Amino acid sequence: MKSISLTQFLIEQQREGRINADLRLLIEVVARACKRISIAVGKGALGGVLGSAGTENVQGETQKKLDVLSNEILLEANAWGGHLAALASEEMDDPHPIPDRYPKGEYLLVFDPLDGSSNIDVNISVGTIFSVLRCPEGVKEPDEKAFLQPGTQQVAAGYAVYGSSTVLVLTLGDGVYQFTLDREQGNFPLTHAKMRIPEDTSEFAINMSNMRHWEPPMRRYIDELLAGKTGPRGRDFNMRWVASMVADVHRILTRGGIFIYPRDLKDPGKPGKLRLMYEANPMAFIVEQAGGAATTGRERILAIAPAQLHQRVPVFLGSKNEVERVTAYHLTPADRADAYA
Ligand SMILES: O=P(O)(O)OC[C@H]1O[C@](O)(COP(=O)(O)O)[C@@H](O)[C@@H]1O
Ligand SMILES: [Mg+2]
Ligand SMILES: [Mg+2]
Repeated sequence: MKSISLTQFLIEQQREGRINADLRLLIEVVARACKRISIAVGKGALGGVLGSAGTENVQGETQKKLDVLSNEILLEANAWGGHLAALASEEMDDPHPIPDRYPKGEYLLVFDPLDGSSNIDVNISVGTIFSVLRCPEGVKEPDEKAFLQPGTQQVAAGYAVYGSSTVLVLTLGDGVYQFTLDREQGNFPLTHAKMRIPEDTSEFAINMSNMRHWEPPMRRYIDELLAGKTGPRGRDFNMRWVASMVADVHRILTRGGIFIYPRDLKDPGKPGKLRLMYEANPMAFIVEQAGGAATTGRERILAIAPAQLHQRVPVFLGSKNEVERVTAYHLTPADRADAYA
């Protein structure tokens, strides 16, 4: 593979007419912000970034110092470039307009600044997830409504994983590309082009401690995987759960697998744990672009018309044949509640 940097890759994409100058700048700015977050994560206890910030976000979750810092880094980096109309973040109650003193652009940026917060203090991979939408035509001051577009409208999505190496994975709607941070040079060379998720897998990722709260189709699916060679699937399955969605999805993009955070009855008010706009949509776009599938167990994630910025959804994504199987279990009437009563 030709070794080009993220900057060169984006220039090529612009020359070929896939993106305009503003979208190129937007991705460059997000990548620079991710580099800064990566440096902060890498300092760990020496950088004073571990621990709680002593505040809560709109969803009632305790914010870590790194959640707050990452949010600030992304806001500050993107505010003045002229490429955005507004931003929205998992860590902010409402959309953040671009201040009047700065020029405005046509894009909306949505992000989960620090994904995997529970792993920050224990030195396990965390990341950043982002999604780019167009500001609806004629909207001068974008409010929440401007952001409520189905995932099919995303013009770009990506994530960074701050792990043993820092990687940036990106789709512009024409395949999935991975760039790896060269810490000496400070740039992101392209390391994987047109990534593909194998259609079949023997590896699943789920938080098993919630099993008693699952719906019957979910329990049937996981029971069958756990039965391994002795069950209807006729082969053994392996389990992995990092508890940072970025890291779990990155493993699946690299070697296949299925990631599930289903609807559960622990808190009937919540239809799932993961956020549609900040987590499910960008990851679903990436996974579909790599030949995988992404559903809520009942419908395609990217087809959902969002009702709220901070909406939660169940997530099933990864190797196509497994996602289709577990989705079919949810859609088969015989497998509903009474099948497990
Ligand atoms: O604590 P659990 O149930 O294992 O949940 C882990 C999931 O929660 C998340 O951490 C939520 O993300 P945030 O850290 O951005 O809140 C996902 O990354 C991960 O898949
Ligand atoms: Mg998250
Ligand atoms: Mg987060």
